Amino acid sequence: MWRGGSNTRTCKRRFFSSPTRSRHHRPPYICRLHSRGSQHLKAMAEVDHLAAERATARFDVEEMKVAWAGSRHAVHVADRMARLVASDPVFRKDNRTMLSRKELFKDTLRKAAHAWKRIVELRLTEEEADLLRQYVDQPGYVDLHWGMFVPAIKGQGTEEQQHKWLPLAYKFQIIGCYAQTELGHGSNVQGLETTATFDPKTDEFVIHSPTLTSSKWWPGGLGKASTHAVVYARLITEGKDYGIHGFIVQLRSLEDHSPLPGVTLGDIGGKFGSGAYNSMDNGVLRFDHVRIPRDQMLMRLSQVTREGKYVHSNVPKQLLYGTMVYVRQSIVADASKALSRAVCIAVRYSAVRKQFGSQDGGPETQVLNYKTQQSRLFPLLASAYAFRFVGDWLNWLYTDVTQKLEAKDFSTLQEAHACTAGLKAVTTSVTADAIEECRKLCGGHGYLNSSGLPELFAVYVPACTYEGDNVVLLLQVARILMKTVSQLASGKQPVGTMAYMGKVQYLMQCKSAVSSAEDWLNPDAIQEAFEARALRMAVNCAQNISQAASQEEAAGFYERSPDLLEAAVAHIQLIIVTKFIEKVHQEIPGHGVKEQLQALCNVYALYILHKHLGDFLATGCITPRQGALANEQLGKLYAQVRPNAVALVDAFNYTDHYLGSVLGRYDGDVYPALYEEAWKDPLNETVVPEGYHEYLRPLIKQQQLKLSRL
Ligand SMILES: CCCCCCCCCCCCCCCCCCCCCCCCCCC/C=C/C(=O)SCCNC(=O)CCNC(=O)[C@H](O)C(C)(C)COP(=O)(O)OP(=O)(O)OC[C@H]1O[C@@H](n2cnc3c(N)ncnc32)[C@H](O)[C@@H]1OP(=O)(O)O
Ligand SMILES: Cc1cc2nc3c(=O)[nH]c(=O)nc-3n(C[C@H](O)[C@H](O)[C@H](O)COP(=O)(O)OP(=O)(O)OC[C@H]3O[C@@H](n4cnc5c(N)ncnc54)[C@H](O)[C@@H]3O)c2cc1C
Repeated sequence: MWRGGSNTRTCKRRFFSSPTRSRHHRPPYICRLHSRGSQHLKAMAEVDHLAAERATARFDVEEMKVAWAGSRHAVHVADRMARLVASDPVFRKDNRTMLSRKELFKDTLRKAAHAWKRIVELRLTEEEADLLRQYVDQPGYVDLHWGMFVPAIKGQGTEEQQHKWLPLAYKFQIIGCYAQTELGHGSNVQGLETTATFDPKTDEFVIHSPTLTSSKWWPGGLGKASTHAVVYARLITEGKDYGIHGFIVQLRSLEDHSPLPGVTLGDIGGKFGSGAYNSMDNGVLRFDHVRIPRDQMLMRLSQVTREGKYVHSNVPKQLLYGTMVYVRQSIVADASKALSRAVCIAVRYSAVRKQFGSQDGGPETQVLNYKTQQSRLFPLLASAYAFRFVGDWLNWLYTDVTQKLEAKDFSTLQEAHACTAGLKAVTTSVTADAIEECRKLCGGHGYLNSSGLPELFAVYVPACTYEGDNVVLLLQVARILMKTVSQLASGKQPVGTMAYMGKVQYLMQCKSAVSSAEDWLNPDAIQEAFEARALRMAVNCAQNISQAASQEEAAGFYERSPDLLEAAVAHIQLIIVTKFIEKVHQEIPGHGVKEQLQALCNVYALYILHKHLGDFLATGCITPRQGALANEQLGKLYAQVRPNAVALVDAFNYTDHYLGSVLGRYDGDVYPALYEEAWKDPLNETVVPEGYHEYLRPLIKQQQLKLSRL
């Protein structure tokens, strides 16, 4: 019912038909050395500098690829799509940071058109097409068209409306975006100002932007590409404001792309970072009494009759937010992709890079051998795996809830909201910080665009804001936690991811039994500590709110919101740890694969425990000694991960094209690649820079003249 997106793992729909289905093989690796590169650099290029690292792996990498991707089929199809993209010159992206905004936008249009052509020619399934979109790796209007416009119509449109609009969207006969946020309001959806006033005389809605702050502001694809939008506006009929509803509005002519009468449109301007999210035309939109037929209100959840009567179906009004819930769950899956890319670059480079430790001209130390490097990097590696598995679980939950909603069972709506909002917030915040940490882990070279890390960060960091600011989303989780705590007294048993709260009597007073570092390898010990910490933090908040609430409860919530934020994070971290533990409990084929995942699961849990030690101590879940033992065990786990580190990132199965990093190259041949990249910079097109004759030469000559006069 709120369903928008499909589960791409199972969807087999093909786009159009074509007789041929070509095969794509990975082209042999060709080292593109700059013409000025010397022969010895060329000779070095065939060497696998990471071969020794790969030889120390104690597990079957091919089977780990399956564990990471989810199935053998998933490995196969992802591999095929990644190579298809990597071998096509149109999808080149190594020059992206050097393009102007206009060039970059045109490049995005070109790539999208070419991608679509290939999808149709090769008769790709929806699953394959989406993977191709991901490997092209360039934000663009297509993301919003498929990721939000189509889902909004699917989730909120009637069958008749879906029948009319979806075929047009599926064939790109119209291009749509999701126009919700305004200049004045983003987080507070109920505060939006755009109006949709029903005119019974003409059977139309009049869409209007009454103030400057009601201008739609931010929607991706709106600025230049979209012909249509799902616009969220206040529905007014019979003189009454019925709050926010969705409407399909045509914005541009399908003949010449010019804005329709009464529509003002444009791009909102350059964004953070070179290249990066600037490929996207985030837009501004104003309406001056634009008329649309009544049947362009999305009417699945509520309707306006021909006479102008408002009718609300007997469903929760929050279903209006369904598209956001869908995208939030897909953002969690994306977090593991972005994080694993950054970690792959940092691990491979740390194995190649050597500093210090040379005695008498002997070999220097790989920086990956430094314990500090390991303690910064391996938790991020473990987090990538943790987010991958919790993302899979969330996808399952979303599908399950969607099926229940179809059957008019709304009992799991709150669970879906809390999990998608909370996991979106935690995974994106951690990933954004981790990409920056990976940049630092690569030292100076990490700061070069050719490392791929600055662009990855710039593209990724808005994920902390879009689809709901992370703090706002965590406060939603906290509200649900407080509601659940307050219901415990009445004996109502919490369900789903809140079920642990039902053990309140035990968890409020239990003491960890850990007495040695090895005891922390017991998943039950970890689970109990995390459950006790999350529950005690939530209960403490609830008590503080009720004590402070000589005032209203809302005022108490407001006062305690910083603590509530931490309680929400603790609850979400518990979910991530639990799902990782559950994953490791499953049967996992392949030599050593389960053992590696077990180690990573322990790294993840104990790292979080170490990082948030204050929470665990303050709530009395563990003692300082037990905290120290956890840290001791963490050190041992890092040593266990070390010989497997490169193989663990190989299991992500990323092509060099997708990684887009000279530091993260599969063959580890970093230095010739860095050297070559430098020469490609436009500044190096001429030996003497432009501006020399205007500014440098006169300056130097002036100084020489002055000196000669002395
Ligand atoms: C170059 C390219 C080449 C490629 C070419 C390829 C071509 C072809 C490809 C073909 C591919 C085919 C296959 C495609 C597959 C799919 C692709 C997928 C792609 C995805 C990509 C996505 C990209 C993402 C880009 C990002 C874009 C960003 C978009 C946006 O940001 S949209 C705007 C988002 N805005 C927000 O999130 C606003 C946040 N605010 C809120 O959500 C709310 O205001 C609030 C929750 C904070 C508060 O709401 P409200 O005031 O109403 O509510 P409260 O009073 O707080 O609560 C009331 C009540 O309701 C409950 N509740 C709140 N929310 C929800 C909810 N969502 N669900 C359920 N319940 C909810 C709340 O708990 C309260 O409950 P109670 O009353 O207490 O019980
Ligand atoms: C790259 C990008 C793409 C986007 N794409 C789209 C799109 O396609 N369609 C669309 O409709 N929108 C889109 N958006 C808009 C996006 O959804 C909003 O920016 C987002 O929801 C945050 O809302 P805001 O900008 O109003 O932030 P604000 O709410 O103004 O946040 C400002 C600060 O206030 C804090 N804050 C706000 N409310 C509270 C509260 N109740 N308690 C405590 N702190 C609070 C926040 O934590 C934050 O620190 C996009 C945004 C970006 C950056």
